[in-house]
Amino acid sequence: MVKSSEAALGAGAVVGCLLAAPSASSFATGQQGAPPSRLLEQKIRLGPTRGQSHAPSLKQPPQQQRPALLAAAGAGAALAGAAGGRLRPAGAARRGVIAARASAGVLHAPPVAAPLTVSAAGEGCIRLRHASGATCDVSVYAANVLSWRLPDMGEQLFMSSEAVLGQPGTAIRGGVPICWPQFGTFDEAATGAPKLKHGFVRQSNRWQVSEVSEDAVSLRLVPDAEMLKKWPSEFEFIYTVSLGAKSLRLKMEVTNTGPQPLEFTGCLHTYFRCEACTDVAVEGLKGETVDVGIGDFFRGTEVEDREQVTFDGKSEIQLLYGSTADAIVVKDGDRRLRLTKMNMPDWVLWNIGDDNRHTLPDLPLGEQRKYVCVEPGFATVPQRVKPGATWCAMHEVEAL
Ligand SMILES: O=P(O)(O)OC[C@H]1O[C@@H](O)[C@H](O)[C@@H](O)[C@@H]1O
Repeated sequence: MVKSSEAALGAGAVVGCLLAAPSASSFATGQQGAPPSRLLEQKIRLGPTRGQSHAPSLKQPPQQQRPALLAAAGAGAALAGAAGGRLRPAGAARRGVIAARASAGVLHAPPVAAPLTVSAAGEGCIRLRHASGATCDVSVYAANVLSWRLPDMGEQLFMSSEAVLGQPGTAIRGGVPICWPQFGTFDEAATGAPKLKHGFVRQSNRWQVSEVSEDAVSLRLVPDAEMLKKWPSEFEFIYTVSLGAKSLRLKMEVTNTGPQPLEFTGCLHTYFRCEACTDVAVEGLKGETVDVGIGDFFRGTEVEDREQVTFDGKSEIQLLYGSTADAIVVKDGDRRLRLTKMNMPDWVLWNIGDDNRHTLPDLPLGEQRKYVCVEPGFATVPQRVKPGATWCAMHEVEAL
């Protein structure tokens, strides 16, 4: 019997986010993108409307517009601009979709030059900017973070050069896909799971922009009839991406708007860019309970005994650590990323490896070594939300 974590203190309760977040203090010191409460004065309300199929575009003075993102007609073109800094005409799109053609794992976003204002919010992509020069691109389709660039360290996220962006029903191979309301093939872990690998929000075109400022954006998803067929649960999902000087914060808030308890599993499936996955090590997992190889449920029969967990590049690495501590460090040469999570019990490590790369048609040969996925998850303990209550979880990546 799997225990569920109950996020229900009564109608309207917000669980988790009211607790001190790992970097809550960095907001006060100006190190971090403004939290939504501080966005109130700066924000541009775009007024999400149920049934509206596209995020509305922001009207900006021409000098602030970034042609590669804003002049593009349609989500796919804007997405291509975000991911690769290049646009392809509609005729060049495969199956009406534009594949990002970034070179192996490195995204070529345009240089940061524009004034510090809301700098890009087209139909398909939002570009966030921080005064430090950091940028982040967020696809409205799937609410997928596509790119996170730091002035001194460059691109931090991996995007497959064969990723398909903006095609409903297709998940994006890279950035930060949101796996929800089901983790992997955990078909039975939560009551009423949709039995869809990694859920459906990572491949939905129903997300809408609800708030945006220069360094933060909130996207909102409510189910349409099609989603309700897959998973008959009423909910409102707000996903907020905030950019700091050296950090990226991701917050999920799910409100149960239906009459029945809501139960789900999931994760934020972050792909980190690297030159060679064999050079990457993850610290902070020693002593944690782990499944080596991820199945349909958590067995939790082994204990991690390594100080540094590594990726051999050849074999697929699939590790699910259950009910863990909240901070780990990803090391890649001199680069250090500190990952923290709140109200998510698990960490997941994944790299497809040479042996199984062929099973991923959207990952070209060689690129399997250019990423590691290190993911905060809520798989081993399904999350439970009472009617009217809100579940909240947060993840932050900070460059050290
Ligand atoms: O190919 P997908 O559906 O995006 O999933 C990616 C990977 O996600 C990982 O979390 C799973 O452990 C792998 O089994 C899976 O292959």
